[in-house]
Amino acid sequence: MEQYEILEQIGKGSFGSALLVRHKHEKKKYVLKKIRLARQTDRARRSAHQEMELISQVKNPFIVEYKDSWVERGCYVCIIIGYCEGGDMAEAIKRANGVHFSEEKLCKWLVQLLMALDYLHANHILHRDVKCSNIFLTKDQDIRLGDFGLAKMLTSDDLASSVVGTPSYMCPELLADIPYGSKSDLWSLGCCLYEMTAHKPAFKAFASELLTHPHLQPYVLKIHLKLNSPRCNSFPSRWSDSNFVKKTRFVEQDDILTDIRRRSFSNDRALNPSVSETEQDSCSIQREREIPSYLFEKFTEYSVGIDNEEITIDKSTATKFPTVAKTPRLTPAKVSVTPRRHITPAKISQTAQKHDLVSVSHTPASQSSYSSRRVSLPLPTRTAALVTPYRANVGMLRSVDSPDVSVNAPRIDKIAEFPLASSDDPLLPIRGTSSTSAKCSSSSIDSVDRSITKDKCTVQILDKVVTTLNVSDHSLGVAQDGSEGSEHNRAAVSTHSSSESRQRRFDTSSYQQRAEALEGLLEFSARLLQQQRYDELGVLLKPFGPEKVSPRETAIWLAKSFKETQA
Ligand SMILES: Nc1ncnc2c1ncn2[C@@H]1O[C@H](COP(=O)(O)OP(=O)(O)OP(=O)(O)O)[C@@H](O)[C@H]1O
Repeated sequence: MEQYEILEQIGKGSFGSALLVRHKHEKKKYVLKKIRLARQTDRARRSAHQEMELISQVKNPFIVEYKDSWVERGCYVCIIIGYCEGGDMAEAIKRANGVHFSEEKLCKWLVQLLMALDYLHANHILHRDVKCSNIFLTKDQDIRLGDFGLAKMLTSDDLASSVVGTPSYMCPELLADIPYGSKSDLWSLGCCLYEMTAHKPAFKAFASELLTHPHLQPYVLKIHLKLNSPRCNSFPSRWSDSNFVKKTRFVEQDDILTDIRRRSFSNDRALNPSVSETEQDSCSIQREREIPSYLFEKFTEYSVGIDNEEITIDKSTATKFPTVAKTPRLTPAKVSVTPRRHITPAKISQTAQKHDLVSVSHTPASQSSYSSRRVSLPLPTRTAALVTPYRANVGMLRSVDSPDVSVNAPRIDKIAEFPLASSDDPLLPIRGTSSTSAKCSSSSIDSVDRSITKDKCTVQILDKVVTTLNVSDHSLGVAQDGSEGSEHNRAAVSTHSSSESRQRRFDTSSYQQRAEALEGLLEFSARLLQQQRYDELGVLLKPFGPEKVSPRETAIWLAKSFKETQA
């Protein structure tokens, strides 16, 4: 330490202070990072030592230079690193005050950062906290990647699993607590590059806010129209008022598999016989590919009972959105809806209020009237971008509380908690215990039965998943009371399943069937992983049912029930 003179304190990090020092002989400035061990948690202490060890081994032109390190009086870790006169990138962005960096500069920085990461990864080091405030600049505006406090040395090609980092820059797998590798650093780098280019964080707002962006509104509307088109309509021709209200109600329950089940067991053909099998299937598949599942669900819920609709659009609005202008009728009047079924206006307005659905108006028709209806869509305008078809969905998304730190962290979990359907959904009574709900299930069996999607693979896999859940319920004793309800539930589940399983009643004492069920769950998870459908995977694996049973617990229950069966 005596070789250095302290010039000033330049910062205070979460683990200690950063001092600007000058090497007495070299006359060169360095930064002394002084981390007080006594005040740190064990983890922070480990982190300090780790930073010291790691950075001492690292040597790359685009990584902050390591000079020296020592432990002072047993209570400070001191690390001398190269001083970057340009400060950190977060400061540089602030200083730029909205004036964007040139493309040339950005590309140079990107390449330098990539080289830094490439070097680390080639040496089996994950940085794990790549963010703008850890990217430093020299006086020549060259990159120096720094702050190895959270870096991790991987001994082999293994994947890390502890959750560390800064939420806004964290990749989905980290946030979802799934093992991650070097790609996570690249994700963070992508976030940094976005921030360096746009001068705003890549993820700051809620994902739902993105969907209200004026630029996206024509596309939002287009999807909405497509979903409501008669060809792709999948809504029941008969639907009781209570069902309608139930479906449009904001239900504070998560039913994770309802989403999966709905898409694979969607009842298009049965519910809309005028559409051919092929059409139906292609519609379902198309929908599935085009929009995120949760949006599909939300749109569907809002569109319940709406088909053959006439959509009238304000001309002035339509001209602003070319895709909208293609719709058949343009009138200056506000759009209105004449629902086919009788819908109690009071209930509707209550629902609309709940979802911030501002300009929807439903005109009740006679109860069994099948006259054409006009759908009232809250159309987008530049001034009222939030009053869009999306608003209704967004309202729901908004109602999910989410910390301000990052959109990523809460989204993964919260998507799983979206009210995809009520837990007593007649199509798949996963946890139904009452005979009422069971009867409900039973009554819908017929229609469901005819609607198995053609995607056989999905059906088979889902069949196993459904069966797995049934096993879980069974081993938990949820549907084991032998009541009529339980019977109905089981019957319903088997009826939803493939024709094969419809003939084969699920035998809870069958070791093989249980194993198959678990295998099915794993297969399905793997498939989602392969297709990078992470959000759905998160939904599948994270909370298991309203009580939020973790996959681990589920696995334990399954294992236990295996044992019990064997004993
Ligand atoms: N090598 C360096 N050259 C120039 N400034 C630096 C250097 N290292 C750190 N700083 C500055 O010192 C301050 C403290 O940095 P430090 O890395 O200790 O903590 P932090 O990045 O602010 O927080 P955290 O510990 O949570 O990462 C920051 O303003 C940072 O820009």
